[in-house]
Amino acid sequence: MIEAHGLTKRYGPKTAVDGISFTVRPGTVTGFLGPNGAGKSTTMRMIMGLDRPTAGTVIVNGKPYAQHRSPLTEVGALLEAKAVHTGRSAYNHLRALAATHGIPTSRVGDVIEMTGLQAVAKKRVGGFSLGMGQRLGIAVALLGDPKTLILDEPVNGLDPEGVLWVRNLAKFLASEGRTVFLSSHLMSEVAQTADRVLVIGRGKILADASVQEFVDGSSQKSVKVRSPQAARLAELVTGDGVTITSSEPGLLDVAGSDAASIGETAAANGIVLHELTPVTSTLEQAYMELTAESVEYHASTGQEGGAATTSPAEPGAAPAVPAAPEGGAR
Ligand SMILES: Nc1ncnc2c1ncn2[C@@H]1O[C@H](COP(=O)(O)OP(=O)(O)OP(=O)(O)O)[C@@H](O)[C@H]1O
Repeated sequence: MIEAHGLTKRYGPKTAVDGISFTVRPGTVTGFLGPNGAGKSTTMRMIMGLDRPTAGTVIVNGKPYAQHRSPLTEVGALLEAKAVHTGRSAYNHLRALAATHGIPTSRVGDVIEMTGLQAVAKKRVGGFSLGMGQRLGIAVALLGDPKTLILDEPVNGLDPEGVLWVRNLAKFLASEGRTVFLSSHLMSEVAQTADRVLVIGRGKILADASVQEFVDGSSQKSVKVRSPQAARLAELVTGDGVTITSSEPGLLDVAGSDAASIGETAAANGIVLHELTPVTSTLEQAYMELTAESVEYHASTGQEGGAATTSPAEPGAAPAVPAAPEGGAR
């Protein structure tokens, strides 16, 4: 369990973390989300006692990290996968850590196996790929069989098999009753891994909810409509607050209306429907909506967040129903 109260970190005039309070509970995977520079790493570093809070407190499993007699058995962390003696083998690195923390050497073999590092365990860490380094960092985090895991961008650099492995590992560790707190910029990954999300923006908590509650709270709901008379239906449905996009002929993605009224409009006008499906937001959409105001570092491409192709219809204007560009918003 991680408990923060009024946690604050200032670097000179910059307030990186601004009086946040939250609890990360055991038995769940909690995703820690936020734009670049939001304060995620700073928060994780304060949890691990690597940065001193300017104000407030944070405790892990009941105590500040530094006060645990055997911290590696309480909290395992992957913060930066680089701080390793590059001349040492993975095995020797883990063995040295185990020795200095009173962890039996047999555990080294266990974590090497858990992280799939058997084939490279005797090789110099300096020659490791980003993904291998990341696996080694996770092996270090698991070494003390800790009750709480803090993983900063754990899937960074991993191949698809590695991403799947981290997802299953995080869920498994939580199912054993451990606290798993992980940051990621990959919303689809968080959606598949986390039970809860803690969203931070400009150092403040923007959301602390289950993934389901968070997604349900988004206003970005839409309805997928398939009809041989899609263009006609689009003209009838369009109006104030209704945005229609289309990624293929005969298919409409209608935001700002609901299935019942679209179905009624279709029936009243003798329009045949082949599909009428309410589509809930994705975690990514809910996240983009929530953090839009908090993004500190904007790219100037005009395509916020790289969202998929949309062609919002102007109220009153005939909606665009293009031929078949690449995939729609979901
Ligand atoms: N040692 C430091 N000195 C000065 N400013 C810092 C320091 N560490 C972090 N900051 C600033 O604090 C803010 C929060 O940074 P932090 O690294 O915690 O964000 P983050 O959410 O982890 O970002 P990212 O997603 O890019 O990793 C940023 O504005 C950053 O520039």
